[in-house]
Amino acid sequence: MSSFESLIEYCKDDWNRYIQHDFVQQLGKGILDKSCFQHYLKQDYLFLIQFSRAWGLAVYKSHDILEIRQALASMKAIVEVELDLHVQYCKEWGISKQELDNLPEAEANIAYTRYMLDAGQQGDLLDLHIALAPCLIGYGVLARWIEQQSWYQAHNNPYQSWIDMYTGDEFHAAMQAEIEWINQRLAGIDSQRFQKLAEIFSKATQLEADFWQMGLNKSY
Ligand SMILES: Cc1ncc(CN)c(N)n1
Repeated sequence: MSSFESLIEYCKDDWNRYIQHDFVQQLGKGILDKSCFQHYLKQDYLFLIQFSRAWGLAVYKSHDILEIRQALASMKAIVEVELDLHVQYCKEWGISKQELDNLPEAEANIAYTRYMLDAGQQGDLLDLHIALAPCLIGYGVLARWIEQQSWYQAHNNPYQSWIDMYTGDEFHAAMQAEIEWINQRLAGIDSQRFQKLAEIFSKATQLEADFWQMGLNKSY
């Protein structure tokens, strides 16, 4: 029977490259170059805007009012809460709202977000969720992975509040709900369907790793 775990198993190396990326390790050690983190934060603002569009697409791809409500709630959470929190967080890192509003999108950001949207447009609601899964679930996994490492620097780590956000109960409750949503729908699929979904999942996972690399390279 297929499950979220089977998707990770399918692309274990890509998944580990994403979860254990150099950017993640440097962040956990507290030695990440501040300008790399700032570059990442700025691009993540643009990422979140595209991410909210993906939930808009999920509303459209929904089959019933329950699915519409769930997708709408996710979209509203980004548009009405998360983006404002992100702007506030960026301010703490010396990035103004004006700067965020005038940013060029980095190629790795365009590649990832447009891939997500295209996977959802071509496929159905499950394809879309699978394209979003590395984002919705991966950060919770990698933040808790950081905490388990011997090199983790919890004391005076400039990135501690970022780590706390993704190890926190709120993020993990949403993450568990998403894993359950996916597992319910993967339970009855055949191998051909699994293969297609696994390819989407592995591509989105690779694009997440590229997003970290973009942060390290400060590339556009
Ligand atoms: C690129 C990216 N991936 C994941 C997340 C966490 N939802 C994020 N904020 N940005």
